[in-house]
Amino acid sequence: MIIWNDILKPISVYVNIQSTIGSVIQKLSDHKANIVFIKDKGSLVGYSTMEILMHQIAQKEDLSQPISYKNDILKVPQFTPVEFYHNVSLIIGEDANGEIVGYTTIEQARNKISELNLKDLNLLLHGAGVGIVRTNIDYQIEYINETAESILGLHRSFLQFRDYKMLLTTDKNLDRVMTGETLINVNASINFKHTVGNFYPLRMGDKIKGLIHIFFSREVFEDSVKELDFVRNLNSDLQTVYASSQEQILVIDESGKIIRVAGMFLHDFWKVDNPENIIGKHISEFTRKNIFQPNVFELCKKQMKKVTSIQDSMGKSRVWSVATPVYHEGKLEKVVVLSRDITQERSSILDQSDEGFQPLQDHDDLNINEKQLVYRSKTIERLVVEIKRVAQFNSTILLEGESGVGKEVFVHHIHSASPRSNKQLVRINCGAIPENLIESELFGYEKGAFTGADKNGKAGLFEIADNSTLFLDEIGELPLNMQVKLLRVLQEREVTRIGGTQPKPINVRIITATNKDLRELVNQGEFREDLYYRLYVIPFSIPPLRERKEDIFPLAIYFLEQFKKMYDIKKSFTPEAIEVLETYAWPGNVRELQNIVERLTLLGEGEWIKREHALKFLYGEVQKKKTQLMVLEIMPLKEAVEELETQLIQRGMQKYGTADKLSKVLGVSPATISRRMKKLK
Ligand SMILES: Nc1ncnc2c1ncn2[C@@H]1O[C@H](COP(=O)(O)OP(=O)(O)OP(=O)(O)O)[C@@H](O)[C@H]1O
Repeated sequence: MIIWNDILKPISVYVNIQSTIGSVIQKLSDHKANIVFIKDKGSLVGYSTMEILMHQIAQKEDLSQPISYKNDILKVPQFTPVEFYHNVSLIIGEDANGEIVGYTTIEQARNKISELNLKDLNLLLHGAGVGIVRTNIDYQIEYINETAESILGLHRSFLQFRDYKMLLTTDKNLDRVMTGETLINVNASINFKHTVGNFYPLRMGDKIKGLIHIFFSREVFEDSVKELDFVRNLNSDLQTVYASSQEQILVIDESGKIIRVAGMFLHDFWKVDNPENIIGKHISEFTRKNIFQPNVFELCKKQMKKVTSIQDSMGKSRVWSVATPVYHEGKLEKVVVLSRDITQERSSILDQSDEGFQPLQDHDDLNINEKQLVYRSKTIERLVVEIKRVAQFNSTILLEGESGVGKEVFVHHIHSASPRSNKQLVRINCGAIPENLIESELFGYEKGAFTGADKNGKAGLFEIADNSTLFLDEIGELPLNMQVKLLRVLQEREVTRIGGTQPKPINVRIITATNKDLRELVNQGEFREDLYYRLYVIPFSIPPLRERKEDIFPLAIYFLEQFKKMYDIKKSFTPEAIEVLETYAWPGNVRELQNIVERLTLLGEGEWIKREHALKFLYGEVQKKKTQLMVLEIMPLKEAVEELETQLIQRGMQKYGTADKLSKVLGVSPATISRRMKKLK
């Protein structure tokens, strides 16, 4: 607030009411003043100015005549706020005792106030890079702020009182401003500096007293516009991404209020039709109705870290959610919850890009027949892309990877994505078939080829797989003599049945898989090098589960959904249980995970699979086994390991009865068990 005292000036010249014009003019010029105050009997009665006196002389050229004066004066207390009054040209300020302390003309007061306001504005805009120039009605620069100086590259002392209209180059007519128009977004330049800004008329009362130019440097302005454009584009890109997202993105502020929803809106979950019905509401409104359970927002807030959970809505709709806390300057600002619907699909975490794959035709003895490929990791995503590409060709593929990583699942995908998918994929496990049967299995035999042979003869798997894909699993287990025969078939692309003489041309795509280091087997002389190179045409290595931990969660959910359906059971993971699964090393890979989830589904108490259950199943049993299985003397490590493995398998067989069941518990393939059993016998 501006008070009169801020703008009052001291009175320098007083004269008596009887003074002549000549003496007053002399006095004014002595004091270099323009205004004189008139007193009568000691009291102030009016004022006169050089202009008034000149006017008086022009009427009558007599310097001895008494001066004429004006009395449109208002006396105001010096510390009261500035206000303007009609019919008053001059203000006299008085102190508390009624003594005169100064004066101001109304015009000076208005100028001063506009200057003070501009200074305030300048302070306000300081740092915002806004230049301000004010001129009077003749375009003379009266005020210029520091930013304007720096934008224009000219010092205030140079600019002050110069003709702004002359200095500026612009295609707009500034005279329009002096008639009351505002000019917006005007390009103008001075001193080769380009600006963009607005011109406003400077109004005082009902008169226009000049103009105000408020501007930016065009360079900076254009950069900001570009930046703005960038942000705008980014925003629209993000909106598109959100809109096409398969996930719902929920932003909850630290108090629990839902502030934003983007992506796919899960209306079945919220039991409302559109996001507007949940925005602005407190999350507890929903949890009270058993929607959004468990409350991942609260869990995330409490644990101060990312929380993953399957959430229920009134026991019907189900989503899996990841809640991530967002901190600002060390304080929780909001929680972002990404959710996906898993109510309908067995698992909506399944490979979404899989449309190209056909339904699978061959099943083996696994509980779960469909060979869905579940993943979330970038590693597998890339692998899937490559695999789809090579699936189109007939080239031989070798899949390497530890036991249980999912090599067979990949084989099914390759076959399904290949032009051969309309025919059945044929599979043989080279490690599970007794040596003497492999040859007839692979190549078939003619009638009467050997005792016990089918009297009609039998087609081998190569013949059955004609125009299709033959999957040779555990290729590292193929006996050496069979390796030679396989090599010949691969080279000549024809098979001759045992006991037959007529070779048959075959068109088979070969895919092999191994959990052994084939190169090492070649070095040890257990695998033929020539066959190795025949098979090692397009190799893919499937990484172990511990190297792609992002896949653990979707796989666990996928298996849980499968087993729940299979056993008609209600079960959910708590976030803590998932965490335990995610931190385990999974030596038996996906197969082990599948087995553990089955056991957790069937054996844990209650509806929730809790952390304790997961810990017990993953670590507790191992501890127990450790105390029970033992070697009684010091022996070479390899032998000790074999001894323990033998004990384990023996005990396992006593408990589970079949190699198939035991393989699931031990997290190895049934072939591994069969092999060990053979050896034991
Ligand atoms: N990405 C996956 N998505 C869904 N299920 C999977 C995945 N990977 C593996 N599985 C399942 O895990 C189990 C083991 O996989 P699979 O038999 O393909 O492994 P493998 O690498 O061929 O093992 P082995 O070398 O012992 O033969 C199977 O039941 C399979 O369906």
